[in-house]
Amino acid sequence: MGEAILTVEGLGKSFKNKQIIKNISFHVKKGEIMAILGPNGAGKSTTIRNIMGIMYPDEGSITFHSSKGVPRHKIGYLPEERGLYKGVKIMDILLYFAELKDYPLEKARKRALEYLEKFDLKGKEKVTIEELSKGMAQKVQFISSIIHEPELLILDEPFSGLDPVSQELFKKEIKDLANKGTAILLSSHQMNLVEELCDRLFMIHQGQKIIYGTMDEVKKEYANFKCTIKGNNDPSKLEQMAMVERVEQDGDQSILYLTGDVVIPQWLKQLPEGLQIEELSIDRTSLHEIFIGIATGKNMLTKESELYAK
Ligand SMILES: Nc1ncnc2c1ncn2[C@@H]1O[C@H](COP(=O)(O)OP(=O)(O)OP(=O)(O)O)[C@@H](O)[C@H]1O
Repeated sequence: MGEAILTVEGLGKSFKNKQIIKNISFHVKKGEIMAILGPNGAGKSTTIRNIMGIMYPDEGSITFHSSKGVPRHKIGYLPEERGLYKGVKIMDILLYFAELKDYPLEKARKRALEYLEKFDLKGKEKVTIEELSKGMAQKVQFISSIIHEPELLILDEPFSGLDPVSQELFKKEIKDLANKGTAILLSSHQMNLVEELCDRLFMIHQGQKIIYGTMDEVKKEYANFKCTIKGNNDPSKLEQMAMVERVEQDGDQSILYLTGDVVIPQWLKQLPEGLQIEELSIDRTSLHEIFIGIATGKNMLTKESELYAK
């Protein structure tokens, strides 16, 4: 993975004397997919809108580093508020976006046809946006954000409203773009997709940084072990076992959330006799569970750690 394409340093923004984001610093590197995460209202879109120059920060700096000296208007951007020009044919919309970015029109037309085919919209060039479904329109908007081969691509909630097949299409395309060297900043609430796609993540809570690091670092640091046991066991007894923080019951399956300091081989040796085990598995908690833990302030972040990515 390459050098930084975007650096955000000490970003702060207030609305009507209320601080919305505070001291936000991160960078996005060439060829990486970086996630910006956080609960509703955390400040993700505000951060992105400051990067895009839709609003200006009160504090901090935003720097674009590019071999080609790419100005801000050439960034690929899929905004959270979707919207394309009504009554205009899809090909004309895509060519208009390419023109805005000073991209050669013949090249853009070729790319547009390729992408429409890739996204199952072949033959829809002359159709207008209101004749498309919401998901189809989102595909067109996604194509409009990448038609000009941007070095930096910012995607605010790219998966919202997509069916699973379209989600896979978007996921594959985002991965391919990163493999070709595009730096990608992506905000999403779908933690499973973030976990599969992203190299690093930055999590905001109440306008401030909570976690910043590679996916592996974050999982190692924040994802405790959980043990899933299938069998007919009494959850209140399981709760009394050593190193068990809490137990969740799902039918005949008990999920034992273990404390951060558990040593798994030792813990397995001391399982009580009489425990009914039809199946047993040990995993780390998912990014989804880490996120819920942080957002609800339940059992996460025992130490104030900062995982600065290399
Ligand atoms: N133009 C504005 N004027 C006043 N307050 C604003 C404005 N834009 C955003 N806010 C407030 O800033 C906070 C952060 O909003 P933002 O849209 O950045 O959150 P988000 O993390 O993107 O949330 P979501 O996941 O719901 O999209 C919210 O409390 C919101 O009400």
